[in-house]
Amino acid sequence: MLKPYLVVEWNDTETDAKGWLVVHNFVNGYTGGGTRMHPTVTKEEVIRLAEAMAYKYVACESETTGGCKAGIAYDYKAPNALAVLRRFLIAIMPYIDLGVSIGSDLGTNYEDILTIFHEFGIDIPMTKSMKQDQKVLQGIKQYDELLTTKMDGLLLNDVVTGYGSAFTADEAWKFKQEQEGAKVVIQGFGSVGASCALKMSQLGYKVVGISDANLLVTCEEGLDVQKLIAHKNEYGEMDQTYFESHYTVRSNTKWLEVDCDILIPSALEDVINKSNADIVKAKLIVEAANIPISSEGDEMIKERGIDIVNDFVTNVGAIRFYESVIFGLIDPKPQAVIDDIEQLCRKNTYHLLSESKKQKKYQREVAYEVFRPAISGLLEYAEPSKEETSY
Ligand SMILES: NC(=O)c1ccc[n+]([C@@H]2O[C@H](COP(=O)([O-])OP(=O)(O)OC[C@H]3O[C@@H](n4cnc5c(N)ncnc54)[C@H](O)[C@@H]3O)[C@@H](O)[C@H]2O)c1
Repeated sequence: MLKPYLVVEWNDTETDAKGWLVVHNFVNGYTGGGTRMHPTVTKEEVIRLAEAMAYKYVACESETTGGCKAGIAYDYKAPNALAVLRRFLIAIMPYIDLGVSIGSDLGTNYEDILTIFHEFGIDIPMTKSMKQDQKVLQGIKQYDELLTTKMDGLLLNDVVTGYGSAFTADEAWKFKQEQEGAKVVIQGFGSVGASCALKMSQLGYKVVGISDANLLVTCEEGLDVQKLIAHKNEYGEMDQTYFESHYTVRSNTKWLEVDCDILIPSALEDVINKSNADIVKAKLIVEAANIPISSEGDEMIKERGIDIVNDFVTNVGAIRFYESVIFGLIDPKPQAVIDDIEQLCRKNTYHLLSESKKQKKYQREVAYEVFRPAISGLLEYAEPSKEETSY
């Protein structure tokens, strides 16, 4: 693993929260990634996530952005979680103002982050040259407008990654030439998990199990995803009172025991590991979450011959949405955003799986070769002014 370019550590003054900003690389002085908040976040995890972002921008065909990530070790449900997020963002604001584009991730939401940026006169973080580029400024305006639009009753920004992950799963399943109407289990029912479940059911798959932070719900005939979404809370938790009487509710730790063909982890890191990789029943794992399989778990999955499509190939939706609109690659309309993501996810998945078949190599190893970031640039900085050089 390459060393990260920049690691900034933060200690909150008011609570025991700790946070990190990690920049893996810059491209043209610019880098992008989300902000995660969860009690289990560590510096090492943020470093791994930042690296995955760098690969993800390559998979996203970006020529403008490197990969970074921010993480805060704190309870995202605590009453003061937003105040903690605000203090963290203030601490790293100088980097944000120079081209470190931080968005949302597990445990945070984008509107909160943008509201805090606005307080400090920042819209979307930009480099100096982006701030002077009329096309980029126009793209940002269009992106801001699209953020408030909806698709299938959900905010566009909350479906782009989940829908992309579902298109990836569909492409991979078809590549394997398996039967239609396959059974799917999804861990997580937040932005990614819920929209992925919805698109999978729209594509004709049977979503037989979904877990959230509190429970696992299963139904062999398939869950009514639309209804579960209608009653989930802001933390991506399902409301049991709306479950059908034939649904079964169990502990969320049992999610790998559910009989299924496709497994889509869409929540936390390292959830498939050496303690449970031997009980995975699926023939295909599609990593909608970032780094959901630990390195030991990955060895076991590889040995067992289970196919995977790894995180930076699967979950490019949100960053492709950002890149395609801000840098003017597509017509800025909601359906065009989704069509573009579908096309990219299907293309990358097909390429990954056919290369893996051809080279007789595990998909993750092929992905690290095919989407390797080649650029490691610097922060863009202003030339010193005459006044600055005259003393
Ligand atoms: N939001 C995006 O656009 C995006 C983009 C790329 C990657 N990702 C990755 O996808 C994953 C999910 O992100 P998100 O934005 O949907 O987060 P979110 O905060 O919206 O939702 C998280 C979900 O995980 C569930 N969860 C928490 N602990 C759990 C447990 N022990 N078992 C089962 N479920 C549990 C929560 O209840 C919630 O449903 C993360 O790994 C994130 O890095 C997100």
